[in-house]
Amino acid sequence: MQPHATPVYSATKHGVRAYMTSVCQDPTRPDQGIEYAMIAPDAVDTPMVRSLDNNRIFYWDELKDLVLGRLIKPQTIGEALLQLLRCDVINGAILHVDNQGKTFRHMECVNDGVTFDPSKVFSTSYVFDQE
Ligand SMILES: NC(=O)c1ccc[n+]([C@@H]2O[C@H](COP(=O)([O-])OP(=O)(O)OC[C@H]3O[C@@H](n4cnc5c(N)ncnc54)[C@H](O)[C@@H]3O)[C@@H](O)[C@H]2O)c1
Ligand SMILES: CC/C=C\C[C@H](O)/C=C/C=C\C=C\C=C\[C@@H](O)[C@@H](O)C/C=C\CCC(=O)O
Repeated sequence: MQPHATPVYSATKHGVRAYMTSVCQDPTRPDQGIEYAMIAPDAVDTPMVRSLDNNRIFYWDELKDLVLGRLIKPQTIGEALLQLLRCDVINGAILHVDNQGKTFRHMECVNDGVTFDPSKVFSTSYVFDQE
């Protein structure tokens, strides 16, 4: 098994994802006019990330150059959120905000496809340029 830097933290994030994918399939949801979605960013330049050290995550000495070298600006997350909210249908969507080399994003659909139209979401694809 590969070593993992953040096993408990990652487990909590998967819990958030599981919660969203569960509530987004509530059969009474369409009548309530509510949609559920989430943003899953790569490392963002925030106080939490800036305060990481070997006591907070495993293998920080090995990871820090990689992580700190590709931090996403917080305002990019704001832009991503606005893009998400502009989509016609977002229920069940997970918006990835990535910054490996070039910042980009994609969405994945996690629900049963009944209320989610990926063609509409992908038509809003947007390339972020942080430079
Ligand atoms: N920074 C990243 O790289 C990153 C990536 C993916 C997901 N996230 C997630 O995004 C969230 C925010 O992360 P961050 O990096 O901005 O963290 P952060 O620690 O830099 O900021 C968190 C903020 O939340 C506030 N806060 C804490 N408890 C609160 C409460 N009970 N009520 C109101 N405000 C409260 C803190 O005062 C702080 O300002 C976290 O759930 C984190 O796991 C962060
Ligand atoms: C490898 C790091 C890369 C990217 C950042 C990413 O989101 C992962 C962070 C991983 C671990 C963070 C650990 C933080 C630990 C703490 O000391 C603590 O201050 C965090 C406490 C609560 C977090 C609650 C929350 O996520 O909402």
